Amino acid sequence: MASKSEIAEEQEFFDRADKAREKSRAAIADAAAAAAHPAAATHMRQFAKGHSEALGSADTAVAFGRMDDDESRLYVGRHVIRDDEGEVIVVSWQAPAAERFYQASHHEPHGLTRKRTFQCTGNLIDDFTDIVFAQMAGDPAGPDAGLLRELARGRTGTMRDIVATIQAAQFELIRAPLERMLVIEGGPGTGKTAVALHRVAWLLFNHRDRLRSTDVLIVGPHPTFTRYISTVLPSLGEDDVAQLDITKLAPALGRGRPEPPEVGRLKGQARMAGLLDRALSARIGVPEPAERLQVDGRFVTVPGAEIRDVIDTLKADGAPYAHRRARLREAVAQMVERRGVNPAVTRHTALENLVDRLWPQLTAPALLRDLFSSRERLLVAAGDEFTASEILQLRRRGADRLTEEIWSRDDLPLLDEAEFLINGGPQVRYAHIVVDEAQDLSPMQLRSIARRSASGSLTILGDLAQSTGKWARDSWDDVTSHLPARLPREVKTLRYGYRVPSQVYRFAAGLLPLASPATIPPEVVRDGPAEPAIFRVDPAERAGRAVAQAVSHTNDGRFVGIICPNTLRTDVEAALAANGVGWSSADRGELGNTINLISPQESKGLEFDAVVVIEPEDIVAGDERGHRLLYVALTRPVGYLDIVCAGEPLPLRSVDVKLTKAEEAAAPAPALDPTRLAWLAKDIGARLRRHSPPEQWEEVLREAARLLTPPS
Ligand SMILES: Nc1ncnc2c1ncn2[C@@H]1O[C@H](COP(=O)(O)OP(=O)(O)OP(=O)(O)O)[C@@H](O)[C@H]1O
Repeated sequence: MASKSEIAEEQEFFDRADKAREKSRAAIADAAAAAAHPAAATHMRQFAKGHSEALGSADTAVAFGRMDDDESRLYVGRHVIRDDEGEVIVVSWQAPAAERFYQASHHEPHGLTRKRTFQCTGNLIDDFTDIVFAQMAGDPAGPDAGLLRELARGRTGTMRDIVATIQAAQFELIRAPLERMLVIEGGPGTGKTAVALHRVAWLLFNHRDRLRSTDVLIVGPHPTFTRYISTVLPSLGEDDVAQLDITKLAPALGRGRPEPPEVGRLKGQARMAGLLDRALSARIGVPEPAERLQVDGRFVTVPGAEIRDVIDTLKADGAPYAHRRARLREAVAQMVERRGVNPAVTRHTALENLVDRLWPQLTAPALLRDLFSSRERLLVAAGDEFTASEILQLRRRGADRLTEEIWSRDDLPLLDEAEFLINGGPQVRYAHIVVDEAQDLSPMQLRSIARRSASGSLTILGDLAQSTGKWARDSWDDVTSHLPARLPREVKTLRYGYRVPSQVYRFAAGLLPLASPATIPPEVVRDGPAEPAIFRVDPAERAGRAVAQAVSHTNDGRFVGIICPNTLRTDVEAALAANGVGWSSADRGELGNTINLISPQESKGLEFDAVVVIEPEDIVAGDERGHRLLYVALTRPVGYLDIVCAGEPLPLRSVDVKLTKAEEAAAPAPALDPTRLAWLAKDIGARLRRHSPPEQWEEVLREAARLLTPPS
């Protein structure tokens, strides 16, 4: 704890900076009020609003950090503040002048002697923590006290910004060049989402000449997640960035159709794009040898061959279907006009009917409904790229009216693809797109994202060890190959785990050999308050015990998630009701301040102070990569993990590793590529440095080698 006199000295600066900030705000407001005429006043008011927002809210601290070198000290805040002379007294965290605040480490202090991080209530300093580089130069250190204090704060239903405690490795990714397809991978809670959101704010600040907030899109896996992260960018002064869950990239139509997993998997494949394209082409008709039109009481005959020539040319053209249709109508109208008929024929029903027969007007839902409900259409569109049984899987009865059709989640990217083929678009394209939990997206979903990218500048976030569902991945190539390859691609790994306490992570990591053997676990930066608690109960008591655990956590003021497999959801809802416990359904996009009930799938990306995981065996059974799904569920706690189960708390029977024991012994060890080798060596080195003095290294390594050698 800093001394009272030190805090008072810093508070003096904070008060002075606050006065300067409010003076600037008043000056901006005065300028707006002084505008000569109404139009100028409106313009000035908007200008003043923007500039006042850029100063930050009056009740936030003017700064969160200070950095000192041998000659000067500089305060770092969310927004720049100038004094009466126009001198900068607080630099914005995004400005180049603030870079050293994030880059400095004991290993490489970047010329700094001290880095100070403030804890404030409003603009009042409660305390500060210091890292003094000069005293410890060259000595590797663990996470700083300011970071640990921040990580220990209770969570709520909304994510917080981390601007005061961004770590050096995270900062490098935040400021990575815009012209990249940057893949950020890392274990649960390594800060991928936090880094990407700060990267957006940083890019907007540093590329403001060519990147506006409306040019950026953030795509999340589900609505609860989007809501959970939605306050971070506004808190960094960016209100206009589009944040959508992946299902919002398709037209707003009736949703909720259940889909068997094998059909969903088929519909997600990239070859579905070819199927839709061929289905659309197959709707284009063949003219009669002579097409007769009755226009204003006169018959006109146009030779079919003449129309066919136009159709053949248009068929080979890559323009959207509807645009080509308009060109056909235009061409046929000219043919009729050339035969002496009034030019107004372009709007005539006879012409409209002919064009509609040859090149029907279509919408995306109509194309899909007509295709899926007709075996003949499916056969034609399938060509030789789909088997008979796949065609059967795609076939379904359409609703009598198009407006009554209910679409599945897997139909959505197909509707988007169809919309693209028919009308072109999408209308809005983005200069930068962030894709979170990208490891689970189907090729068709990735195509939807690719279509919205104006330049190929993307930040892709994910963790292959958390990849589950129909599109569970083992390589980033399977994801990035469906995205635009216009810019250089880089895969960067975040190594330190900030969310999950060591006791909880050690438990969850027991799943990794089954869930994702190639994964190098993150290095967890802190211990938690308790070991995971395991409650083995009879099935009949399971739901009640889970609710009791959740209630006891809320009584201690914790933000709680109950992660429950679908098989037990009804039981848990009944137990909540029977005990009169209020709760929020995170699966419906709600995250309440107390108890949240959520499926393992939808818990991705979220976190809670305390998590109650119900029946791990059922969670494992609920997904083809069930061990990964359980790994996701177990890594949601910031503090406490309770497991309530009748079966195994950590099911380690293999369902997705097919090797038998004998094959396992015979299987060659996976090849170590040089990057992985270097990474492993660095990782072991870092752990060794942190936990033991150099004179013990040899002994530790000898003991480690002994432990790793299988008994002969
Ligand atoms: N530098 C930091 N300072 C303070 N908090 C941090 C920092 N980095 C990460 N955190 C916190 O750690 C938690 C996990 O971060 P985040 O959700 O971004 O991780 P993630 O890698 O996206 O996790 P997951 O893979 O589970 O989705 C969040 O509460 C985040 O605010």
